[in-house]
Amino acid sequence: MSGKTSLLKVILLGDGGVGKSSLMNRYVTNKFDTHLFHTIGVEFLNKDLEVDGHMVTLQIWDTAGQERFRSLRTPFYRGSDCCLLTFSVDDSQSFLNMGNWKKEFIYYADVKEPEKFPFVVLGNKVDVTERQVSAEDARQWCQENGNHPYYETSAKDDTNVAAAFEEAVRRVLATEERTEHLIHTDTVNLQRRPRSTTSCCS
Ligand SMILES: Nc1nc2c(ncn2[C@@H]2O[C@H](COP(=O)(O)OP(=O)(O)OP(=O)(O)O)[C@@H](O)[C@H]2O)c(=O)[nH]1
Repeated sequence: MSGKTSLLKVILLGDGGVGKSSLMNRYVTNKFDTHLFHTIGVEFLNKDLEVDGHMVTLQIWDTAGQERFRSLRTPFYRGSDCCLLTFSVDDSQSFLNMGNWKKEFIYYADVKEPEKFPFVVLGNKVDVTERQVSAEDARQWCQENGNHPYYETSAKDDTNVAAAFEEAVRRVLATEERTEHLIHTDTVNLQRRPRSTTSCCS
């Protein structure tokens, strides 16, 4: 273990209602709420974890998926280290919109080399009985659109949620060019970004 902590920003994008807030809440607080309100703007939570011997403070940004909140969420894309593209397996339209979410992120985050940027794809709500999107179709999309890792998750049942976030961390750490940008200090330098485990802008 290096003894140093890196602050990583990951952002959840995807259509309204696919379960972005639920995934963040399940991962950070281990709670699930069946009556969540739509997110307005963005919210974030921090979680400390260790991945392959690296100490990481993961700053998870949850965005509003509804189109009417576009101008409230896009200013927060910049500075993201990884983007979690999320759809719901019981909503084929949310799957079809994935390409648009990726484009929106690349544009507003001003990603210079999209082919090198770490994306992870989450097919959420795998606990449902009536799927509209198969795992096979999702994997194929991931393969054809940048070879992104794919995780089938359920925020409700806590299936693969931690695995997906840990994969995001691994992808960031594995990106060679990230190394020089990581904040390596003995304590986390939170001055660059908001400090507390709290929500904002909603
Ligand atoms: N069955 C099931 N329902 C889920 C799951 N995750 C979220 N939900 C439900 O789906 C609804 C929407 O969840 P949210 O987490 O608010 O979705 P969101 O993507 O954050 O939505 P926006 O804030 O509008 O962008 C809520 O009623 C959740 O309880 C899941 O894994 N399985």
